[in-house]
Amino acid sequence: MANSAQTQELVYLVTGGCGFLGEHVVRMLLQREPRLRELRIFDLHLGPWLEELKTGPVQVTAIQGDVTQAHEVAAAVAGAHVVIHTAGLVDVFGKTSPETIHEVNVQGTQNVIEACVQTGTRFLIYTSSMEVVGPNIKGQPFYRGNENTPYEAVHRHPYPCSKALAERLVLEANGREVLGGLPLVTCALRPTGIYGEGHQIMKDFYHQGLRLGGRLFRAIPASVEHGRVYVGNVAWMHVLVARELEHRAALMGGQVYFCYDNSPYKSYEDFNMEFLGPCGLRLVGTRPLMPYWLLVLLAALNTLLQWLLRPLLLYAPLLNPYTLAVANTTFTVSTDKARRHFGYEPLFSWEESRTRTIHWVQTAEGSA
Ligand SMILES: NC(=O)C1=CN([C@@H]2O[C@H](COP(=O)(O)OP(=O)(O)OC[C@H]3O[C@@H](n4cnc5c(N)ncnc54)[C@H](O)[C@@H]3O)[C@@H](O)[C@H]2O)C=CC1
Ligand SMILES: CC(C)CCC[C@@H](C)[C@H]1CC[C@H]2[C@@H]3[C@H](O)CC4=CC(=O)CC[C@]4(C)[C@H]3CC[C@]12C
Repeated sequence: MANSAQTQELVYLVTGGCGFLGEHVVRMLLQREPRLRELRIFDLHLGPWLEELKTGPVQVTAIQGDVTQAHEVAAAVAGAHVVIHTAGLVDVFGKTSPETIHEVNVQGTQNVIEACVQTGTRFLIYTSSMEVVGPNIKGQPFYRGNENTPYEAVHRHPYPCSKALAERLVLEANGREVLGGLPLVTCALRPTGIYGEGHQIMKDFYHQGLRLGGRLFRAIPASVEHGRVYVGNVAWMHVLVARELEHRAALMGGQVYFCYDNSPYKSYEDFNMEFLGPCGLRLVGTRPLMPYWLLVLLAALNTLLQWLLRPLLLYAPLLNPYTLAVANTTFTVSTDKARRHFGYEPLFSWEESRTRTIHWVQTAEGSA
């Protein structure tokens, strides 16, 4: 990629660069990739915060575009050395149709791959998800698993199905010849549930707690463990992979890596309380206040209501059979593959990740 570590000669493209993760990747690249000459940010919706980035030494190019439009993607990719493809539809609440989720997540990814091949871009990093593995439809636990842990990865929900298909496309594209004759080098990163500044669901729980008089009610047993990862560390892993992919192409090409850090394993709700507690909320109950069968019933009822109300309004509550199953299934990763392959260490300690997230919840308080 670069002849000298000090020259600014690289062009990067971040798709979905205005999303929750994408913004952190963009900011991290500007802070920690000294060889960057131009940073292209491609997103369906461009954020106003991009303006402040345009005054720095790196040329920041904002491109409003749609990954489902092959020509728009090809135009954005042309001339880029590295593509970080984070754009995607993260919908587990039934807000969008399964067809749209497939179009954006699978066809969009295919468009990114073809654009790399046609224009000669050699390095592609794909933001996949733990959901590619599980939890599966049987709700089997994945306990301290790594990239090689056997697990029956069977899905029905459109989101994990689309991420699994897209990940496979990216991995299969590794080694394809790009314009100019050199091979494409790809890899996929699989974050677990991401938290940190900009995490919309965390904000939703916070506002729900405020509405309930500073309380949240435990729904899931504390014994169900989730592995979560701080957004700054996910962004850092993307930046490191992008940096190392050329020099370690034989080792890293076609590989998947879970995104992990030192955040503690806890239930989804107990983990959220690490941030919402210091913001004044309380989680009521040491055990779930409702029996599980009732939650299952409510989740099914929500699905029915969503379907009935669809012609009139969009009803998309947090609780549905899929989110309940994910929330109620242990899924924790324990791996050092990223450390072994490209020297990844979390950039932010758990204490720092926690402090930053608490600060964000407190300051974002007014913006529901
Ligand atoms: N949030 C999480 O806990 C996790 C997210 N991921 C993956 O990380 C990636 C980023 O997710 P988040 O930042 O959480 O989501 P997000 O919704 O905040 O960001 C996605 C971005 O993609 C853009 N986008 C959507 N459709 C597009 C299209 N057709 N063309 C161009 N841009 C489009 C959106 O405008 C948005 O800015 C996704 O691929 C997601 O599957 C993986 C694991 C966990
Ligand atoms: C009221 C319910 C009982 C609790 C609802 C919590 C759920 C909304 C969330 C519990 C687990 C979350 C998912 C998990 O963190 C893994 C994910 C990975 C992704 O790639 C996308 C997001 C998500 C599916 C995430 C979505 C919200 C939960 C289901």
